Amino acid sequence: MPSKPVIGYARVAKNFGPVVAVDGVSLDVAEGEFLAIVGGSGSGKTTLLRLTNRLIEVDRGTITVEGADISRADPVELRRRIGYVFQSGGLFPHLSVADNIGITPKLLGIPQGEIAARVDELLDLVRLDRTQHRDRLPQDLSGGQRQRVGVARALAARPRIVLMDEPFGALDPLTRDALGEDYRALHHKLGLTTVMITHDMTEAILLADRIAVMRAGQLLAQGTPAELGRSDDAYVLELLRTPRRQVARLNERLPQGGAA
Ligand SMILES: Nc1ncnc2c1ncn2[C@@H]1O[C@H](COP(=O)(O)OP(=O)(O)OP(=O)(O)O)[C@@H](O)[C@H]1O
Repeated sequence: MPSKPVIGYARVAKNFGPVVAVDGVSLDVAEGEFLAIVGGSGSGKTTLLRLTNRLIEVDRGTITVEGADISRADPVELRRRIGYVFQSGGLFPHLSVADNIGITPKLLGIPQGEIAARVDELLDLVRLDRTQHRDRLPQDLSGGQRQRVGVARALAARPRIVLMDEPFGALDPLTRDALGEDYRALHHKLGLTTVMITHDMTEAILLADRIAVMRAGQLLAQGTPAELGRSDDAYVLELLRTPRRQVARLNERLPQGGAA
């Protein structure tokens, strides 16, 4: 890897009692990279993400963020540098969209007027109409709109790193596709480094520059989609089989170059 990694995992391990959640993971995430972590339920993906911003602490190994060992960082300051998008939005139900997005700037002591302007800028960024949405409660939004607010909130403190835990998983396919594409455009526009968890290899291939595959706490493979295709690991190949099958079936059934 040419430049210093923005996030570096070195032999990272985490147990919960007898459960081995993360088992000796070493992985570098380069500046500006969009990395997807793919793996089945319980493979340790969320644990790895939560270790990164010290929502939980490593048992063994080291994690560096922007070159510094996070065990020596102030967790609150660390979390300001890392935006986090939760699986189901993770919005505060009793707060309006504007207050949800503005919560971190408020905690940072930014004046009210500046926060209001920042909220509007973030609503534009995630393509939600300001006047329509800023005063609504999360319960009055669609799932896709809630996730857009979740992304806006994660970006509120202008982080350079964003971690996303299965952000588009619960959405219908069209919304999911639109949000994924929109987020990828944002990732480029803002020069972010993104780590996204997903169960879905197709989504990972479509959105990410590189993919890391986890199973039973271990990192089985990492690389570009093309590199993964050359893996000799049976599980990795199995994960790639579904998107391959879908492509073949789509090509067979959809008229080439037609309006469909
Ligand atoms: N706080 C906890 N206490 C006890 N066990 C935990 C805790 N958090 C995670 N685990 C266990 O660690 C293992 C890895 O969990 P993790 O949530 O990281 O998996 P995951 O790959 O994100 O799964 P999913 O895709 O279902 O979210 C699982 O066996 C899980 O039950």
